[in-house]
Amino acid sequence: MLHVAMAPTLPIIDFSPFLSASASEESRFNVAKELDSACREVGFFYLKGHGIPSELIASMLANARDFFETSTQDEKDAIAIKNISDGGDNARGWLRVDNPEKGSHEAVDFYRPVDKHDKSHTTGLGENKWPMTPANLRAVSETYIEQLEHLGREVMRAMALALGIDVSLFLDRVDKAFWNLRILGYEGRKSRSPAPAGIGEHTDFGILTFLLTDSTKNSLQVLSKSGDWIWVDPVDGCFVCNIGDMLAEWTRNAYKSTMHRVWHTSDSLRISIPFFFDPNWDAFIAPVLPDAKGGFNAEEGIRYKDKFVQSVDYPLWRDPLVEESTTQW
Ligand SMILES: O=C(O)CCC(=O)C(=O)O
Ligand SMILES: [Fe+2]
Repeated sequence: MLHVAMAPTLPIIDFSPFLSASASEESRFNVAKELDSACREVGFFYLKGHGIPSELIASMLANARDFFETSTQDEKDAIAIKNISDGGDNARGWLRVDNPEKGSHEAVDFYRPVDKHDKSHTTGLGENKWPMTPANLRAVSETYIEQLEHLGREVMRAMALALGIDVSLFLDRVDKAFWNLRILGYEGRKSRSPAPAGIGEHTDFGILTFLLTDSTKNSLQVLSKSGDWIWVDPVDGCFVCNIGDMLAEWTRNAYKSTMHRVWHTSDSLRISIPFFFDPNWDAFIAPVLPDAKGGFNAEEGIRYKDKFVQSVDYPLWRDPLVEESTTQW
């Protein structure tokens, strides 16, 4: 029988030269250029040689699976996201989305902790709500977050090199990155009702997403340039990375933030863990590349916190019948 090997659908970038002190300038530059092409052409790529230990990755996936398989509804309710009007921050904690057309899922969202003295009740500025079980979910996640924050900054460094801009234009705005770690569970077909599992089509709104998933295939779809949805399956040892809207704006749309969605039809629970690497809460994000006339306009740009509040306050998860979304829900 003729065996046809499936070519990967996205470019695979080996990032290891950027993490090794002994790598040559030339090898770093080559990686930066590969990354740059992937960001310009697709907006999605596989990242290997990222330096995150496989045991840490396995523990993250095992803990998330344990949470979704064993938590009771009471445990979930205890950490549910609360609206501002109910004293919550509208962002941190557990939520379930039941969208009959675009799919259902459950998630727990954690964000960069905020200064305890900050008394403002703005969207996103509450306390993280860590599940009680599994007991080590918080400690393992904190180790993971620290390493992903470092990786995020190194990828920004590579992008700055390829773009030919001063690296501090990026790094000064991500040194307190307002990251969001999200654990997601998509029910298997057997236990699901009434909606199928998934997430409606959207672009992510931040800088860069590092997506870790279990080995389930045929779940994540990315919109190709030709307008077809293509399956993006997990590749061993790689993150699936994608550009968010803020980085697209930051690079004057040289880098693409590409539509994607999840449509999960297999029988078993699928776990995915996006890490959204985003700018500092107060960072002002203005294009780092000149406009068509070769200039910059002082009026251009947006403060990250404004973008965040606009994106997260969009009430898709409260209204399953809202049609269009540009948020990550
Ligand atoms: O679960 C996935 O594969 C992707 C999730 C996603 O796109 C998101 O949470 O923004
Ligand atoms: Fe997404």
